[in-house]
Order: sequence, then structure tokens, then C-alpha cells
Amino acid sequence: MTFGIAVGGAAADAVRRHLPALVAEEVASGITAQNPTLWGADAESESAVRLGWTESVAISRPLVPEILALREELHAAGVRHIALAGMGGSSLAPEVITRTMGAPLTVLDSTDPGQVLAALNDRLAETAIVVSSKSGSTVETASQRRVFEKAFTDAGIDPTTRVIVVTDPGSPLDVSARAAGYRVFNADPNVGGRYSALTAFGLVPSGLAGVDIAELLDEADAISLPLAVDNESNPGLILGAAIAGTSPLRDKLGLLADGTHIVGLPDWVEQLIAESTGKLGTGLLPVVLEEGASEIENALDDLLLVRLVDDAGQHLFLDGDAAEVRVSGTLGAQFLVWEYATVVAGRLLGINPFDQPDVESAKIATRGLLDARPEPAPAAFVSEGIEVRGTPEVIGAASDLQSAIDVLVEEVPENGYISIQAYVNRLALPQLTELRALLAERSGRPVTFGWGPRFLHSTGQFHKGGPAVGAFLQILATPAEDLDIPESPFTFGELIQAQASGDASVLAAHGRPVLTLTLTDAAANVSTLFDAAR
Ligand SMILES: O=P(O)(O)OC[C@H]1O[C@H](O)[C@H](O)[C@@H](O)[C@@H]1O
Repeated sequence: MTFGIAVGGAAADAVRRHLPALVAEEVASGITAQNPTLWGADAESESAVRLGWTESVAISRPLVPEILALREELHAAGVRHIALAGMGGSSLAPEVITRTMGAPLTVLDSTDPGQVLAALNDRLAETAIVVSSKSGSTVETASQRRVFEKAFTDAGIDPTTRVIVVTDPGSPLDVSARAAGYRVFNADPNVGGRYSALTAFGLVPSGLAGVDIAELLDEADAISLPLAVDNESNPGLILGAAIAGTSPLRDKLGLLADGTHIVGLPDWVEQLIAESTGKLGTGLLPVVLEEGASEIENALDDLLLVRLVDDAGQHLFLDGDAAEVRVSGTLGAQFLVWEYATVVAGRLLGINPFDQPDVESAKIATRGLLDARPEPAPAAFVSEGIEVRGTPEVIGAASDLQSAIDVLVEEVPENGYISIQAYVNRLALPQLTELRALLAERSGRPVTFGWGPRFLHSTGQFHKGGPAVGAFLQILATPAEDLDIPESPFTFGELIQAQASGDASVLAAHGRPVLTLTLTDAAANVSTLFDAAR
């Protein structure tokens, strides 16, 4: 089945309440016709240049043979491994596409020196790297590109044979890549990063990694018409009404992979929903859950559960009162339906779903720290090898690690959440994700987990621009080794540190409680951290 959806409880009420008006107001055909007035006057100028994704299937078709020909060319030249440097909208879609289709792709969306080194040391002689950035100015991606260029050159490999660039026409990266002689794919500038799954950003790395990208476009094409028509069976309208139309608003969206064949879709949905809706003090917070998560067991009344299932069944309305949404279908269809649903949600919430006004603030703070190089703030105290820092309301009342975490949990308001942000090498410390369940159980509130700096390009917008109800736990690690960024005055280790400090300062300026824990000996400190979080 191309796409299936079923809604229950508060989500069913929301659909019954909002669907007739969405149909009468011709919202679906308006989105498809790229009508920029659907989100109000303030959003109009941006909407006018951000709706190109509604026709991305047609626009992307000619790319398919070009990408497949390049794949052949690279293969003939001995390339057996594709890596991708890109953040947020430039890497989350290829990650889910390749994982779902079983095509190997190394996604590098970190500035942790150990993680960058791991990518550099992984089959360099037979690797080609796709460097993807819509703006062409994202510091993580530029740094990753430079370090790969140097590694290729040092290994006697001509980078122009191994670096492929995806960017908007005329971006700084477009200009420099063309001057350097790289193969460049230009993307449609009228598509924002998080809506770009079915454009060159999704297709180039996935196609080079071996995915049948023509089939992916066929899957999306099969749902295009149902999404464009103004009727009550339109899945984009139903999903949008269900997630944004509950009353009172259930503003936490629990995302659970519950039988779907798609691998990792919640991480892609997370960016789309959080960045599109989390602003002006409102928004929907995606919370990626695992089976048995306490958020599900506790049936929180501000959380709507979205189950990604194998088959959502034939009936739109579920029996029973449980507030939940079930969706099923092909990956190509999921991309397009969620994009429609997100902009429908934006209309219901009264926000512009195409901007990300608060992402920039963290970037500016990071840049300021890298320029000024202040002495690092001393730790408030060190507890069993873990340096503890934080905002005054958290740190003032704490005397050890355990009490610092206690205070952070106490700071979470009744309708609040905790966000764990781990600026570490995720390959070395994958177990940190298990902290999510521990803190959810302990606090009784939703908990999100993000790897830094990756999450800055996803839920980062919501944490600063959404409702002021988050409490933030940053986890950093003193890097065992650092890595220079060619042509840059700072190293990867300094960059990731500045990204964490910069974001903490912006969160603090927004009045949010922040606790920063630095593991001075990661391997040894992790069990201490888990004991304190329990
Ligand atoms: O593709 P780029 O221009 O490098 O941008 C990568 C990411 O950067 C920022 O964080 C934006 O808020 C994201 O929406 C975007 O996906």
C-alpha cells in the first residue's frame, strides 16, 4: 500500500474538527499550486520561494540517469565506498533512504574529532565523498570537506575525482567547487533544506550508494494526486490535522517505529517537524521513542503517539480512546505526506513553516567563541572525573553529580521536557542513548536525545524558539585526540566545544536551565553518569 493512516482518541477528534475546513479552504490544492498566502502575510515572501518541493518528483526525474552514470564512472575508477558530509536537511534523508534500502553510506554529520578521524580512516583509497550544503556556508560541512580534500591529496589522490558537491546555484560552495573543478549537482533553490528529501540532496548520495532512486520517486509519485486534491481522504490533511489540531494541543509527538520496514524515519521527521513548527513560543516537539518507553506506558496527556506501522489498516478511525496516529506506506510516500502534513500543521498553529529564526543565534554564539577564544569557564565542581557546569538555578543548589541531575529534573515544569544533547563521538559511546529511557522514567516527562552538533540542525530550533519548558543536559567529553581543520584557525575539538558552549549560552539567555557534564575520561565516566541518572 502506498500510504495508510488511522487516528484514535484526541487525534480522531482533531481530524473530525479540522478536516472539513481544510477541504473547504482548498488548502491541499493551494499547497500543490504553491500558493504563498496560506500561512499569513508575514510568511508570504518566504513561502513564495519555499514550495518547490511539491513538484520535486517531476523536477528530479532527469537527475536519475546522471546520478547512475556517475555511479558507474566512480565504480570504474575503483570507488567502492560513498561517504556524505552534510548537516540536517542535507544528510537526514539520505541516511534514512540508504538504511531502509540496505545501501551502505557513511554519514558524517559530526565535528567530534574521533568521529571525523574514523570516517577519514575508513577505506580512503576507495572512497568518494558527497559534500552537501544548500547554503554552501555551513561550518561543519566546510570543515569536513577540507579535511577530506587534504587526506585525498596527501594520499596522492586527486580530490576532483573523489569529491562531489550538492548545493544551491550561486552559493559560496557552488562557486568554489566549480572553480576547483569538482562535479557539482545544483539543487532547486525553491526548496528548503528539510523539505529536500526528493531533490538532489536526497538522491545524489543515495543513488551513488546504490539505491534504486527511480523507484523512490515512483513511490512518491503514487501519492502525489491524493495529496493534491481537496477531499476528506487526503492523507496530508488528515495527518496535519491529527498532529496539530488536538485540543488542548498535545504538543509532544512521540514517534515510534512499530513494525515499519523503514529504518530511521523518526530522525528525519524530527527535523522536519521541530524546525518547521518550533517558533514564536509554540510548536510540536518530536520525541523519538523506543518500544516500552515510559512516555507510552504513562499515557501523558500532552503527548500524541505516532506509530510507524507495517499496515495502518482500512479504517481511518481507530476503536478506543487512545490518542494515537498510525501511519504506514512506502518511504517515497512518507516523505511527501509528512511534508504536506507539516505545512498543514504550520497553518493550524499559525506559524511560518519555512523559516528557522533561532538556529542562527547558536551559530553566532559559536563563531563569537571561536573568534574571542575566552578561557574556558571553570567547573563548578568535579564529581568522580566528571566536570560539572550549569546555569545558576541548577548548579547553585547542587553539591555533587547526583544532586545536579536531581535539580535539573526538578526544574522541568509539569508540561515540560528534558533534552539530552551529547557532543561526543557517537561511534565510541553509542550507549549514551540509553540515558533517554532512564531520565524519562525518573522524571515522568518526555525526554529527547540528540547527538551534537547534529541535533542543532534538527530539534535545536524548537529548544530555543518553541515553548519555554525544556531542561537541558549537555554531555561533552575531553577528546582523546584532536584534528586540525585545514585553512582554519581552530581544530575540530575546539569547534565542537564552542558549539556546545555557544548553544548553552543561547539557551541560558532564553532562561532555560542547562547542566553541562564533561567526561574527562569517557570510558571510565560513563557508568558513573548512568548511576547518577538512575
Ligand atoms: O544544507 P545547509 O545549508 O548546509 O544547512 C544544513 C542545516 O543548517 C541549518 O541548521 C538549518 O536550520 C537546517 O534546516 C539545515 O538543514
